[in-house]
Amino acid sequence: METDSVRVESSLWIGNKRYRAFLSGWYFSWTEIDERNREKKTISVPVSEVIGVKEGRVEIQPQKKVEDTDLDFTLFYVKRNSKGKGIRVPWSLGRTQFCCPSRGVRDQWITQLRTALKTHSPSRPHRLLVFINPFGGKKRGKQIFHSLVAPLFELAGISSHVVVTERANQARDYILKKDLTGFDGVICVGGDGMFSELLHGVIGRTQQEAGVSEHDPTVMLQPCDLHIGIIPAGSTDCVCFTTMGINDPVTSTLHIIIGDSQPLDVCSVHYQSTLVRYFVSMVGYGFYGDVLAESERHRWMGPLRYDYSGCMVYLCNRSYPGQVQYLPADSHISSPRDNTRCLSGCRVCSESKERLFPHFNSSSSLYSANVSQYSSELEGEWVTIEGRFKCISLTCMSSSCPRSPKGLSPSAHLADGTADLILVREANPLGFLTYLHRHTNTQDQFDLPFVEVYRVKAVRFSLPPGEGEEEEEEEEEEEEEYEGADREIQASTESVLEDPEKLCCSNIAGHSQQHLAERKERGNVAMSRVKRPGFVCGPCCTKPRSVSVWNCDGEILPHTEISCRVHGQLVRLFARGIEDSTKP
Ligand SMILES: Nc1ncnc2c1ncn2[C@@H]1O[C@H](COP(=O)(O)OP(=O)(O)OP(=O)(O)O)[C@@H](O)[C@H]1O
Repeated sequence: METDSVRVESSLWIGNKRYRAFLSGWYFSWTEIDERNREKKTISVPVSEVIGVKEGRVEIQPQKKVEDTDLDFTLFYVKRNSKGKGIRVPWSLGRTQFCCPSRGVRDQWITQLRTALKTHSPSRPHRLLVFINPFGGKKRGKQIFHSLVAPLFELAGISSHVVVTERANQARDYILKKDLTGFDGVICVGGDGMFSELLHGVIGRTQQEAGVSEHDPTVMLQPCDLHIGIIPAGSTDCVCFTTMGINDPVTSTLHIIIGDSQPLDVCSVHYQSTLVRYFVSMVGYGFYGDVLAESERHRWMGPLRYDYSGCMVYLCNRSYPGQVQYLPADSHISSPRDNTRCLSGCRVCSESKERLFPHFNSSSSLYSANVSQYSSELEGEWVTIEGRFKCISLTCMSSSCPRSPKGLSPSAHLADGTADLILVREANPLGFLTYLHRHTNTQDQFDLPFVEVYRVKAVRFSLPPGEGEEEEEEEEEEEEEYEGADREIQASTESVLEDPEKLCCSNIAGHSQQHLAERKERGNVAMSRVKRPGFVCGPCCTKPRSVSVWNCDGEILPHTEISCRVHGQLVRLFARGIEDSTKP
């Protein structure tokens, strides 16, 4: 749609080159004119991607510098860099200084560009509430915000109220309890754990205000208006990577400034009639639960604990019995094996918007119609699968990260109201290693005989009758054993850190191998006490366990028999999905 009110054209200069500049409708463009009045290359910037227009010659990087002259103005805008890792390129701040023939022309350009911004970019935030976790990732949250984010917010005229957290869950509690009038969005500077705090705060507050009970697993939750922004400053930043295609604080900040809006599906986890948690990335049982539980015992190792625990749990080669029930999604619309990717402007997600959960007003008839559709969906045809599983995972998005650029389920969608259920049945260790390894390369991780994947709307998990009992006593013993092992490894690691020379004579790996061998011996004795039929058990576990734990976006859930359901487009992020950099 063209807007006649915003239309300017004139000659402008950049350095000593003359340009014909043109502002019309949605675009501001400038074309170089040579000495013979011939047109050369044109640069075009969408008005929606203009960050700000300032009088004079202005620089903000590496530090702010303003040279106020009557004839100049500076345009700041989103610039797509040519080189980047992964399928998308990072954004940076583009800057062009224009010189006008007179002060009157300059003032006209500034006024019209600012009017165009207001007209064509009405959903930009003006005031933001920012939570910084000073301890997330490499503890650079405050530095990232003050050096990279705050100057851009200032340039764009966004004011922010900053809270540096002093404890876990402070951000969630703040959003649940404090007056948020005047804020257009909440921003976390941290990792997935911080994002989860904001997610719980925003959903919880919205339901409180709407009088909706989050504990009712059948209820249709109220979609949340308050946008969430993520400035990546954590260890993995999976939610940021999956919704942006890149973990880059400047790219995230520019998406926030221009008011991008990406709806996101959220999954709720219930235990009977109690809400346990929400997640957007993953809930995993078996391997993923065990790795998290194991890594919690080795927190002192820092980020290395995940690799260490992954190896240990892999060597244990455990599998677990269980019954999985799921409510299938419509397979005619999309499937986890259709080889597509959910990219910016995804057709599947945009078409599902109306079909699943339109933005509703509780008093409207549309709302009642959707509530009844939602309740009747729960009564649909549930499918039951029983067996022994190495892992069971449910993901609302592809859950990609720099280590696994395609993610857990490469064709999963961000906002289609579905999740992907991945069942990895009992397999030999080499087969399972192949499955894990395929997450890091381009091979299809679902093309293995022991792997199944389903696109679903809801999932229930239950243990076979009798399982889960008689575990506690055994696990207490095991706990003591693990803690002993932990103390030994910690002591030897600390001594090596103090004096790296010791590495030559005191190899930690060797030490732990020896320890594991001892444990295996003890384990063999323990195995004879176990009544259940055993299965191949690796060197580091003393006995088969029949119950694992659920890893929900990095938190261990306190319950095993859970039910999960997807709430289509429940929240909105300041993002636009992954831009396909292969497109012009
Ligand atoms: N001031 C604080 N002190 C202790 N814990 C905090 C504080 N602020 C936030 N937290 C908690 O720290 C946890 C981890 O933080 P965050 O997610 O930012 O970093 P991370 O764990 O390094 O990154 P990732 O989650 O991406 O792996 C969060 O669950 C959050 O609740």
